[in-house]
Amino acid sequence: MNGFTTLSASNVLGYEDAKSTAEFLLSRTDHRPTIGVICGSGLGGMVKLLTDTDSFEFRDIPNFATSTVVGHAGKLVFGSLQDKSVVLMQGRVHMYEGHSARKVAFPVRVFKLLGVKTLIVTNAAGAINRTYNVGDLMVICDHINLVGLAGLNPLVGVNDSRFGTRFPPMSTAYDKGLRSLGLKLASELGMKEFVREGVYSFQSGPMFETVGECRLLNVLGADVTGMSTVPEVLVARHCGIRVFGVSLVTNRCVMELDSDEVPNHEEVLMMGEKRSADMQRLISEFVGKIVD
Ligand SMILES: O=P(O)(O)O[C@@H]1C[C@H](O)[C@@H](CO)O1
Ligand SMILES: Nc1nc2[nH]cnc2c(=O)[nH]1
Repeated sequence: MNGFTTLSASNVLGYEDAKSTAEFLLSRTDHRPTIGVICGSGLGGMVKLLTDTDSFEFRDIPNFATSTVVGHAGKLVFGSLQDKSVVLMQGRVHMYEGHSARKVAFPVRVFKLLGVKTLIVTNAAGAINRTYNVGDLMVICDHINLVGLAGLNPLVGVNDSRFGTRFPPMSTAYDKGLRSLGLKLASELGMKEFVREGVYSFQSGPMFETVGECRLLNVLGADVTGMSTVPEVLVARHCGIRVFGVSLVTNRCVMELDSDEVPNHEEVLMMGEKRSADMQRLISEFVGKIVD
C-alpha cells in the first residue's frame, strides 16, 4: 500500500495489528512508557540520553516499516530519562518513502497501546518565515496539512472507536500547557534568542519546495515547511495522546528565483548535529517536568 492508495482500501493496520505489535514489544521489555519521542532528521542522538535501554530495529518489529533515509537510524528504543519511562523512535518513516499516511503513523497507535500519554515529535524543517534563522528551534503551535486536505491522511477509512471519534478536532492539536512549559523551559535554559513558536506546514516530499510554493506557503501563514510529523500528530490526537512538537530550522526556504541557495539533505543533517545538544537539553528537561 503506498501513499496514493484509494480511500476504500485504507483500512489495514487497524486496532488488532497495533495490539499485536504492542504485545510483541511489551513481552520483550520491562519498560512501561508514558512518554513517546519521535526524532527527526539528524536528531536521533537524543537516544544517548536514555539509560537502561532495550532497543529494537524497525525491521524486526511486526507491522513497522523500515526507514530508508540517511539520518534516520530506524530503531525503537525503550529506556529511562529523568526517572521516567520513555519510548523513543530514533528516526521515522515518511510518505515519500512509499508508505501510506496510516503506515507512517502506525507507531503512534502502538505507543497508545503501550500506555503513552504524551508524544514529543521533532523534525527538521525549512524556514518560510523571513525572521527565522537557521539553527532556530520552533515550538509548533499549529499545522497546515496540505497532504491531508487532499484526502491522504491516516484517519481516512472506517473509524475504529477504540482509538477515537470519527471527527476529531485539530484546532487544539498542540497542547497549550505543554507549549507554555516548553517555552518557559527554553527561557530558563537561556535559549530564548533562538526558540520561536509557529506553524508547521506539511507536504509529502521528497522534493524541496519551488520558489512559487514557498511564496504560497508564506501567504498561507506557514512559518516552516517539512515532510513529516503531521500524520503522527493526527493519529496521536485521535487516540487522546497529548502532543508537544519542535522543529529545527535547518535551512531557509528559497523565495527568490535568482537565489544561489539550494536546500539539500546534507545541510539538514549538519544542522541537526550542530543543534543536537540544545535540542536534547530542552527535551530532556521537558520530559522531567511532564505530569501524566
Ligand atoms: O523526519 P524529518 O521531518 O525531520 O525529515 C526532514 C524532511 C525530510 O525527510 C528530510 C529532508 O532533509 O528532513
Ligand atoms: N519540505 C521541506 N522539508 C525540509 N526539511 C528540512 N528542510 C526542509 C525544507 O526546506 N522543506
